Amino acid sequence: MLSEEELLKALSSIKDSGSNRSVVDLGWLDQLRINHPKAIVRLNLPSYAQSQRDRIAAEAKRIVESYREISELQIELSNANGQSEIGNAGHGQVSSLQKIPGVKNVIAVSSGKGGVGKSTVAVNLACGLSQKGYSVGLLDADIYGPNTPIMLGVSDKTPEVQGSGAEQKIIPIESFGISMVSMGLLIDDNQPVIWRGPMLNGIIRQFLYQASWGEKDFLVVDLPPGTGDAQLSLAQAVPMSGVLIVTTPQKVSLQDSRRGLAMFKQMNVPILGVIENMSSFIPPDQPEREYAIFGTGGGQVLSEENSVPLLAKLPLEMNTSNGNEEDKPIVFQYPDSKTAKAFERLALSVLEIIETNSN
Ligand SMILES: Nc1ncnc2c1ncn2[C@@H]1O[C@H](COP(=O)(O)OP(=O)(O)OP(=O)(O)O)[C@@H](O)[C@H]1O
Repeated sequence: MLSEEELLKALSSIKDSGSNRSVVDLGWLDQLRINHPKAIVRLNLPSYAQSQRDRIAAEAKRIVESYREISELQIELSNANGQSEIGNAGHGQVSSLQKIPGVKNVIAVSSGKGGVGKSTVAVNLACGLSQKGYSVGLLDADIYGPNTPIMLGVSDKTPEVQGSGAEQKIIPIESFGISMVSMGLLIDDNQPVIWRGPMLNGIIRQFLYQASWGEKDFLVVDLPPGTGDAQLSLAQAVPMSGVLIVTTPQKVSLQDSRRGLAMFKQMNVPILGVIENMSSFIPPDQPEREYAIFGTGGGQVLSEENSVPLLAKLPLEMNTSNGNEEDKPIVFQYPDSKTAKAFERLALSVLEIIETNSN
């Protein structure tokens, strides 16, 4: 079996064109890992060598691919600012992101801050797409607040696991026509959050590739808030149709949302658009009124700054929250409410953007 030492030796044949010295001797090879059948090569080139990045990446790719036992390669290149660029060395994809067999589109829902309504958006978008006749899966990777099982009324269910070892398959839970897998269904509620982080990368990959998703038009991924390992793991694993950034109207939360959005941009994941949640409050006894209790403009600013559409402004309605006893997403429970209508428009916009992007 190919060892990291052997691969290192082979990669040392790549030279800096200026000094004619090996990239390994120059310390430009930052990391090399083999996890059969996958190899990860991280290159950190100094600013004066940036013009050589495409050539060096291509040579590294050629060398790694000459080993037949390596079927998956991920090359990461740091730019002059030390920022990482994953899987894109200028000419086409170097990294081999791995598709999920049968799944046509992966859409992530992310936010800079917690509690802004990311899971609410993920669940209702999934339901909205399903209502339009598409087959939809929902992967809840939010280890800090895995709320989707409650929102879909399945918090008491445990997904079945079939087979053993590498052949093991998680059978998603079916609810409201959505196939879902959630951290919330697999972790012990009493387990401290700090222990969950290190499990994340492995679990996301397991959820992506070892769940029986079947044929799905869309897999909606509910990510934890922030710019952490989950975002990175997802973007490095699977090709994505894009990400939706959920924010609130307050300008004070913009900084977090900007950071979240910038991270995906840097990883070359298309930003489908921004969703402003809790845009206004609709009193239950005066459904015709709306109050901008959290201020206005956050979503608009974020969308304009990044030239991406503001896809929805969702009101704060009691019906949307889990206050309703039936644990039924609002698009099903109150299909005529303003929020449900806004989710329907959101689903249509997402469909349109993905259609346009794929042509
Ligand atoms: N537009 C809305 N109207 C009414 N309630 C809402 C709305 N959006 C979210 N909520 C409620 O606010 C709470 C937090 O929402 P949600 O769990 O979707 O946020 P999140 O960003 O996913 O949070 P976390 O960071 O914990 O994952 C939930 O109880 C949800 O029902």
